[in-house]
Parts: sequence; structure tokens; C-alpha cells
Amino acid sequence: MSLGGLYAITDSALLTDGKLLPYVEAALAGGASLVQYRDKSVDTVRRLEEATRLKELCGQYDAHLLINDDLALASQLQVGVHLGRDDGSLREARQQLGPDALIGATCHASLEYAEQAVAAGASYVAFGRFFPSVTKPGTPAATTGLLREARERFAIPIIAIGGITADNARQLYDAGADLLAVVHGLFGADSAAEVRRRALEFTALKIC
Ligand SMILES: Cc1ncc(COP(=O)(O)OP(=O)(O)O)c(N)n1
Ligand SMILES: Cc1ncsc1CCOP(=O)(O)O
Ligand SMILES: [Mg+2]
Repeated sequence: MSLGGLYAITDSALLTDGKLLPYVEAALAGGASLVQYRDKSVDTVRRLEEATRLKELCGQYDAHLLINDDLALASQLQVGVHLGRDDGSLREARQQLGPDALIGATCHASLEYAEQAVAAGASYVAFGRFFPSVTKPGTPAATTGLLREARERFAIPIIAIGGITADNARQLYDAGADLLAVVHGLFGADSAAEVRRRALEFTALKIC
């Protein structure tokens, strides 16, 4: 499976007041190829409803939906899942979701963990944060040097995350990232039109 470009990650603290669907649609219209539903609440009814709507929306744009942290919800909707290092077993996720599912793994700045994630069946490995992040400030820092090493070691898609904007993105693609995963640099906009503009900017950087 060939993946590349912009990976849009939602944030329930940012996408309030009915912004979730129009903002995600704008990101898709601007070329996002993956969307991650990242909602840390325990409102299971709303989470199921929102994720179901996002799955439909992604289908319209030929994009993939992944669920953050929640294998049960991913399994219920038959979509992908992204698991951090304490979010459960990648092996179990692969067993439950099957061979074609997208399963992502957070690796922070550890190539060793990434090796284990690949062995456990991850579809991609995610490194970062690369820049100061408003969304998750405490995440361990990673460097473009690490990204270059990862590019040499891994054949599967490599994701960079953390504080990414169109202004600092180029160096991450140049160091070997296939996709840039973005929350605030995309959705911290004050209109859907601005989200689309930002997404187009990220997408154009990948093509150049
Ligand atoms: C693509 C991608 N990379 C990393 C993360 C971070 O996952 P995690 O460390 O589990 O942190 P939370 O996102 O769950 O707060 C991610 N979500 N997506
Ligand atoms: C979830 C996560 N994991 C590492 S950094 C990060 C936050 C990404 O959000 P932003 O793009 O706003 O820095
Ligand atoms: Mg997590």
C-alpha cells in the first residue's frame, strides 16, 4: 500500500462547536490521505457517531480513517487504528483487524521500538515530536537525523509528527518522511476555508 502526503489528526479540544465534520472535509478536499479520529473523551455514543460519519466522509474522498487508541471502536467500524506505546498490543490489533488494516505505531525517537512495531505487524511507524507541540508538549523530541536512519532501515511508510506547519515541513519530507501528521498546524485555523488552504499547502510540498 502506498501512502503519502498529509495525515490529518483531529483533536476534540480544538474541533468544538460543530467544527469536526466541516474541518475534516476541508482537510480531505485539500488532499489529506489519512484521517485519525483522536478524541480522548469517554462518551462512547458520541464517539461511535462521529467516527461513523468520518468513515463515510473519508470514503467519499478515497482516504483512510484510523481511530486513536481504541481498538474496539476500530474493530466495530472496520477501520484502522493508531496505538501509542501504552495503548495495547499491536499484534492483537493485527489479529483482530486482519491483514489489510492500517495499524500505526508511535515510536517517539526510538528505532528499536520501531523495529519491534514492524515485527508486531505495524503498517507504519510514527516518529516525533519534531517541533514544539501545542497539542502534546511533553512528547520526547526526535531529529531529522533519526528520520534519515529510519528511512534506511524501514520499507514501510514513515510518519513525522509534532508541531508541524507548512513552514517547517519541507525538511521532514527531505529527511525521508512519507506522511506528515498534523493537528494544530492544520485544524488550529479559524475557518474551514483556511483548513483547506493549509492542507493544499502541505499537499503541494509533497509533490514538489
Ligand atoms: C500518527 C501519530 N503518531 C503519534 C501519535 C501519538 O500517539 P500516542 O503517543 O499514543 O499519543 P495520543 O495521540 O494517544 O495522545 C498519534 N496519535 N498519531
Ligand atoms: C499526538 C502527538 N504525538 C506526538 S506529538 C503529538 C501532537 C501533534 O499535534 P500538533 O501537530 O498540534 O503538534
Ligand atoms: Mg495513544
